[in-house]
Amino acid sequence: MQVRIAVAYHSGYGHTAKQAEAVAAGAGKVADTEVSLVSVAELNDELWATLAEADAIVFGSPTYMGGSSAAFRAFVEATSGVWQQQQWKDKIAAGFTNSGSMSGDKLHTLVNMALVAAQHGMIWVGLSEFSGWNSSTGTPEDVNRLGGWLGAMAQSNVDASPEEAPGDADLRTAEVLGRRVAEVAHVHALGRAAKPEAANA
Ligand SMILES: Cc1cc2nc3c(=O)[nH]c(=O)nc-3n(C[C@H](O)[C@H](O)[C@H](O)COP(=O)(O)O)c2cc1C
Repeated sequence: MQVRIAVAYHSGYGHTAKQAEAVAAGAGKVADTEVSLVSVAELNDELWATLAEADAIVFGSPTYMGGSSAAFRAFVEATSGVWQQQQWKDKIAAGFTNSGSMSGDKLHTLVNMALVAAQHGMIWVGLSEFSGWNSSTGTPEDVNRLGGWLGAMAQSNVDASPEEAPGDADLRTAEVLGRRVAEVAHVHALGRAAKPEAANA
């Protein structure tokens, strides 16, 4: 069974775009998975059609001033039409964010994404990796080095180019999230096919 994953992201300066590419790469590693990487900077018909067809949507935004970027927020507000039609109900959802500081209040951005997904009746998938870099044997190269579970977190030094940051560990963390979303989307699609009455409950 073919499953479609859409990675819907905004990136002001290109760093979160690298994280989005890593999420898409991870999802693409799961067999029978079609992945679309879509910027929400432009709210056009093609974007809405891609998201309508997706089995799972992974939301991505940089953290700006303790929350998502204004462009991502504009996209979120524009989903109220989709919400009215309940178009995204029962789709799988997940999220990722990137910011300059180690914490940088990234969690708030992810919490808001999860809340938006809940409003849409979507099914949120977090990260299942243990947190890395939190013991004497841990290193900054560990997957999930920033220790978040609601979604994938990444950190980019504010004077680093998108070629330099986010670093490899955070990109691998993003890849793990993409892969997990695709795997869950497959399980969900198979379950719906086997028990269609449950899908309409
Ligand atoms: C307007 C603005 C607000 C920012 N606010 C935060 C913040 O709250 N926390 C933080 O850690 N970094 C903050 N940063 C740094 C960005 O999150 C960081 O540079 C990130 O890599 C930008 O991602 P992008 O290249 O995808 O836009 C901010 C940057 C800008 C431009």
